[in-house]
Amino acid sequence: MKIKNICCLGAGYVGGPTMSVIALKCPEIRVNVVDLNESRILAWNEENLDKLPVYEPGLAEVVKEARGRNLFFSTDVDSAIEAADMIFIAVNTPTKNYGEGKGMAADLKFVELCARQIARIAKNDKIIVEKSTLPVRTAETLQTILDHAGNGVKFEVLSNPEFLAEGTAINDLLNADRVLIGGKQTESGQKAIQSLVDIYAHWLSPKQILTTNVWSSELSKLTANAFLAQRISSINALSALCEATEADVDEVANAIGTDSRIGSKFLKASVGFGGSCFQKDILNLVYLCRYFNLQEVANYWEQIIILNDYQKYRFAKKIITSLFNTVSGKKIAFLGWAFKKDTNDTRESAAIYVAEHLIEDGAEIHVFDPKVSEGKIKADMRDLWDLKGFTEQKIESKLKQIFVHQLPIEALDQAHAVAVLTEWDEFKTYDWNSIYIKMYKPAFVFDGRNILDAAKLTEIGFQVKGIGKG
Ligand SMILES: NC(=O)C1=CN([C@@H]2O[C@H](COP(=O)(O)OP(=O)(O)OC[C@H]3O[C@@H](n4cnc5c(N)ncnc54)[C@H](O)[C@@H]3O)[C@@H](O)[C@H]2O)C=CC1
Ligand SMILES: O=C(O)[C@H]1O[C@H](OP(=O)(O)OP(=O)(O)OC[C@H]2O[C@@H](n3ccc(=O)[nH]c3=O)[C@H](O)[C@@H]2O)[C@H](O)[C@@H](O)[C@@H]1O
Repeated sequence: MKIKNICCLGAGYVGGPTMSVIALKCPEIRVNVVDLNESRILAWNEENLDKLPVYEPGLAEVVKEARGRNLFFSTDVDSAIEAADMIFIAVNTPTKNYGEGKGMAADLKFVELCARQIARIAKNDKIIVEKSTLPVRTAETLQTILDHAGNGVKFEVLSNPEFLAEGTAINDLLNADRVLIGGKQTESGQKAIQSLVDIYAHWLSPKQILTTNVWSSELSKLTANAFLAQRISSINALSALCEATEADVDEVANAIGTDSRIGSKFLKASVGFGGSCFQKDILNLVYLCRYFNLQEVANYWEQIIILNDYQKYRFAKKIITSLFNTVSGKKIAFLGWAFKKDTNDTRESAAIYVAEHLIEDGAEIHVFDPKVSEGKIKADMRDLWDLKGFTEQKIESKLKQIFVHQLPIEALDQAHAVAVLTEWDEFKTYDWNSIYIKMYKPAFVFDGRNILDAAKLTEIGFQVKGIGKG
């Protein structure tokens, strides 16, 4: 079947960039990206491309070319569903924060709502594509809802998980290592797979397009994230040992990474991984293993999260102990709040948890991030304390310990310590001599990303503590 009209439910970090690239590369296909969130859609339609709701290098250029030509953003979900031959579901699948599976299982209520809406609206056969990250066998649930709640039309469900990383999304989409498409082994299933293969074949080679059965595809997404996060927790675990033994974690990573069986990527020790997916997807995997009574397997994967929490805590604790066992009333400058560089996304950022520990010990946190707004930073802290059940009064009083600055120097002026939480390139270019003069002495730098030149900073007079540096 030749696809002429695509609809994507969910205009977030995945729906927006993936559909923009599909529209760019397939000018003959009309792509409607829809969302219930009106302000998000307004932002996608912003004349000023600096105001798009997602910051991604290269995204504005893609949107500029395709928007209004064959790429459209709207809140009219029903019309977009009705007109589409193929519907991508790219809605959020957060960790459940209530009831059965609370804190572990994926909350599929948004996905289920999409399926019910599609079933209600669809008047002709459609291909439904799971783009969101989902527990293995969700396609079965979707098929059941679609078949039972629908108008007698035929739905073919495919799994097409997304592997892009934020900050490099456009490049990852244009030059994907692979796209993965899972479908039924029936004749209609294979035809549906082929329709989706044809779309990606506009810019990817056949070798880059893998096809599997639905369950392998669904599980491969959780597995890929678990393996990636596992590498980070492994190197972070060793960073603690490096600090105790004067080994240097970057040298160890380099030494093992040159073994082609291990490989060099994803071995950068850090203050801990963040982002909306690693933690939620691993918790989801752990929950699934427990559901299938695979306790040892569940415990194995869960350790990645335990170690990541430990790493964030360890970093905060090092700041407190280095500053003579208290940060009460002290100004700690945070360089970076985003969970990684080149994104404005702060979901599960290590900065949030490090700030929490330090605020608990009485610190004043002064944040500068080139892309994250004051409102977002305060909302992140509010959400965390809200989840912990803090009263409004307590939250308001704790928020008074956090300050957000427009200029880095404002955050750094008269600080007792600097903590690097995000690896933004610009931090490396700062005039650290002038910063040193403006700070309290001894002036501490806690480099949670090992991006600064520690030897140079030490020469200036800073007390420098990196991750995994003895
Ligand atoms: N953020 C990332 O880099 C990646 C995310 N993923 C997965 O993709 C999925 C989406 O993630 P994000 O884009 O980051 O989430 P997001 O939260 O940025 O976007 C999801 C959007 O879906 C909208 N939505 C919810 N229910 C809807 C409905 N019934 N109809 C229309 N719109 C609806 C929400 O308003 C929201 O704007 C998740 O399952 C995530 O695990 C996969 C790979 C990368
Ligand atoms: O499912 C998802 O959402 C996506 O999750 C990750 O992408 P993302 O979270 O955007 O970014 P990563 O580059 O993976 O970084 C995640 C976190 O790990 C940290 N990290 C990464 C690499 C490393 O070596 N060390 C390290 O601490 C980053 O700073 C960041 O906090 C995966 O890399 C994507 O393939 C996947 O599609």
